[in-house]
Amino acid sequence: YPWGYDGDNGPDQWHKNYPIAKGRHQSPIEINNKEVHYDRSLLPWFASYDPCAAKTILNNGKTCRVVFDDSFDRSVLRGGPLPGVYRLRQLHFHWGSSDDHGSEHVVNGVRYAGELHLLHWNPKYSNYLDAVRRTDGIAVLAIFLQVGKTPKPEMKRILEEINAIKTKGKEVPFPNFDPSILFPKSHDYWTYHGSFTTPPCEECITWIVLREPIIVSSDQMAKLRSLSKNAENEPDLPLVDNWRPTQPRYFRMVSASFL
Ligand SMILES: NS(=O)(=O)c1ccc(CCNC(=O)Nc2ccc(Cl)cc2)cc1
Ligand SMILES: [Zn+2]
Repeated sequence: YPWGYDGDNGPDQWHKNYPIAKGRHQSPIEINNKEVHYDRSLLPWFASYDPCAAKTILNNGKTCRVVFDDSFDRSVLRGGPLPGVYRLRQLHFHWGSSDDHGSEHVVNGVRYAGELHLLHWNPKYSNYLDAVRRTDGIAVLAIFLQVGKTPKPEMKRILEEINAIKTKGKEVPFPNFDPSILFPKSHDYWTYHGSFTTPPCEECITWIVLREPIIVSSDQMAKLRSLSKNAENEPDLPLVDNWRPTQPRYFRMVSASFL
């Protein structure tokens, strides 16, 4: 079923084809200091990524995604709230139509210009699709993109490829890339149980949301906004505002790894 971010197939309509979109553990959510619980038993998280696991970068009409070889424990995330290692499968972005919005999670009312998601799955399950059906199947590391004057040079590598994947369906090789070079200094994080922020909206995700954003330039955000959601031979539709509004938290606890 075609779903999107605007008009009659936007986020408010997703539940018609994906009823779980109205579930009790949906993402993203508002993270408010007043409702967060500091959990001193939370461990630090660690990423050990193999740069040779990076395969391609593509425009799927919904986001810009980099995919990794996840056929064995090659690039993994461990620690934090996770019971074991989780395999890196892909990373992608969400962004707005201008610098003042675009993130999916919102922190004390603050919207960032964008949000980077690194998706990992639990190899105790036979494959990714099996993991998607389990509450402890998936872990997403979320990093906010904040517009500033001194952008992170490491973002350049991804944004240089944007011209090659301008339209939906375009995919090009993206070898030798270790996404941990994009990480901010601090590993402080919030964690809670939630869902995919796009259909199928499965409630299988342990979210690890980093407190410290990475700095990107306004030009770099404009580069992301230069992507199109249409295929090559179709009228140009800018790929912007591919973020889901925040969902009710209901009775979920958001834990913080920091005081
Ligand atoms: N914004 S986010 O991080 O919450 C998020 C991450 C990943 C997805 C994609 C979920 N869907 C998916 O991966 N489908 C799939 C994959 C392979 C096969 Cl073989 C069949 C189906 C959606 C949202
Ligand atoms: Zn995402």
